[in-house]
Amino acid sequence: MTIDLPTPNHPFKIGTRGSPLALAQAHETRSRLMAAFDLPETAFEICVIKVTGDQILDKPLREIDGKGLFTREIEEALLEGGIDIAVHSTKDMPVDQPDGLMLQTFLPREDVRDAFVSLRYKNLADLPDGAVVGTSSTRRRAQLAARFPNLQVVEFRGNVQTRLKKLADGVADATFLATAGLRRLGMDDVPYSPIDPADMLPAIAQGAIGIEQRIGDDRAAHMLAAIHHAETGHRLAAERTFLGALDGSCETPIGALAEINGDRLRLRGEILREDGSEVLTDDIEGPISDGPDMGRKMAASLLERAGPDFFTHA
Ligand SMILES: NCc1[nH]cc(CCC(=O)O)c1CC(=O)O
Repeated sequence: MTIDLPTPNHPFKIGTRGSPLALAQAHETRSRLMAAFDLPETAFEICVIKVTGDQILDKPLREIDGKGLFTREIEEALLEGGIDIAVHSTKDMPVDQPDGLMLQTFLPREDVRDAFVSLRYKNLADLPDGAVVGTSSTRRRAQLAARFPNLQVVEFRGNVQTRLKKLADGVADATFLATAGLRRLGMDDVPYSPIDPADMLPAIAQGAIGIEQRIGDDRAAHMLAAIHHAETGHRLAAERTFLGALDGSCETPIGALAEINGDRLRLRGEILREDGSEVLTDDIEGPISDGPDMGRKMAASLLERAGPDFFTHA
């Protein structure tokens, strides 16, 4: 079977949201495809697609009917053939894709850690009792309540600039972002320090760019196979199977991190009550190819320890 590579007259269309981080991730994807197939930039078109989630900035996302808020319009364009692939932060993606689509290509993972961002303090441990930290993530909120109960948590949304402005205005003493986002945006002037995963276990798939494609599109499959990063794929397979088996979304207080050392995979996972009153953690190791199995087993064992109603609001 011969595959016709894209040309400037028939460019390969890369779909993305329009946020600065999303655009940086689409550009990284394009660069890797250009290098892998020795193609010019003009053989690609970056297609920015407006999504509902980007238009609602004044409410915590969990208060909006959240399903597909950042992906629906992009997946529709992909299914209709308006774009050839869609580039995402895998962290924001459900474990299962709509009929006709799949998400199985991952680029080399960036720093997985959460970042502590503050104009006054160097890291979490430096914050005085009663200090105010801002976050909109239920995971970060629960982890802070569990491990740093001396802090006060307030709701905080918005992009990096908005959050820094809020810090400068004294709305909070510190906030949290994914280190990967700061690095991909080249935000070297933002005062941040990465947090040890032992203090704040990252979100599933944090720091990993994922690329979605139509099932049966041979050209997209051929092109994406050339840029897939196998190690990242194994790590995400373990983490995302864990998430799927917990039936969790990005709005449930769940953290997990798979790491590979030689031929071994270590999987850490935790589930929390929303108010941080209970944290259940697990830490296991096995052969790399057992990752999904380890994810499933870990989820089952944590759910058994949790009992019913663990995730329901207090
Ligand atoms: N939920 C928003 C989101 N989705 C992906 C990233 C950062 C990049 C990544 O983790 O891949 C962020 C922002 C953040 O958590 O600070």
